[in-house]
Amino acid sequence: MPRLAFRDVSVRLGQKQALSGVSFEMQERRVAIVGRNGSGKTTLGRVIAGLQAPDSGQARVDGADLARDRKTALRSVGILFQNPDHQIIFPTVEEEIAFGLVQLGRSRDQAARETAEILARFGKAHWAKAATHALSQGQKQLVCLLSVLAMNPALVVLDEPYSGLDIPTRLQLMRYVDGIAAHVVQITHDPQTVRDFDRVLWLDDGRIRRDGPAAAVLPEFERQMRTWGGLDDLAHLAD
Ligand SMILES: Nc1ncnc2c1ncn2[C@@H]1O[C@H](COP(=O)(O)OP(=O)(O)OP(=O)(O)O)[C@@H](O)[C@H]1O
Repeated sequence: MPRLAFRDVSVRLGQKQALSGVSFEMQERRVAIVGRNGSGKTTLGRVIAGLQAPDSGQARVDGADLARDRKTALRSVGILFQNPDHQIIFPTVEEEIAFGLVQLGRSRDQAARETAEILARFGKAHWAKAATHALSQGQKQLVCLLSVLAMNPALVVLDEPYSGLDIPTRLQLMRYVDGIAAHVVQITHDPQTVRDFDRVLWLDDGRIRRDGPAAAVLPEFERQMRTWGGLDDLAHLAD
């Protein structure tokens, strides 16, 4: 069971303090990160995946420093970006999935075997030679998810995985995600998709505003979003 520990993590991006002294420990299976645009959710996800080093403080998974120990970060944490077009780099589905496995040190043959296995496990063996550019958004998102799952991470960060998908595709992908053994940290604007999660962190301006069970945090979050949504002051949006 991966234990994620943030101690006083701060990140500055250009002029913006994206995270300010964020501390938490988590071991729950399903954790959601919510918050307004620009509140620091993606930055937090990137720190968890070892893609963004904190300017100060420490982020650890099972005791390993995510910023310094790239090998552990790569093995322990997978990340699914919001836009699959930012993730997919290879012309065919099998090459895309095999790439991460080769990065982990598998031989090409072993990577090809494991790629075939994961495609078969999700009923998509016939996708192996498919051209990635010709897939729909939902299909691309599933290929990205399978690429991450093939690497068998203990923890998967999903950054807005369902935005831009139609309802059936979203429901199907949600079912896939429900079925995976890895722990999940899901960044979302849609409380509906994380209602039954074990824990919700609500970020506001780079800080944790609330942290608790979904049943306690989400109603308060939605109320506050509606209150802010009712105002005509766009000052915050222009921040
Ligand atoms: N590369 C960058 N350079 C400068 N500022 C950045 C950069 N990336 C993000 N920021 C700023 O850092 C803050 C946090 O951004 P982040 O993407 O983490 O927010 P978010 O909560 O994921 O937002 P959204 O819901 O809109 O995706 C924002 O104010 C953003 O403008």
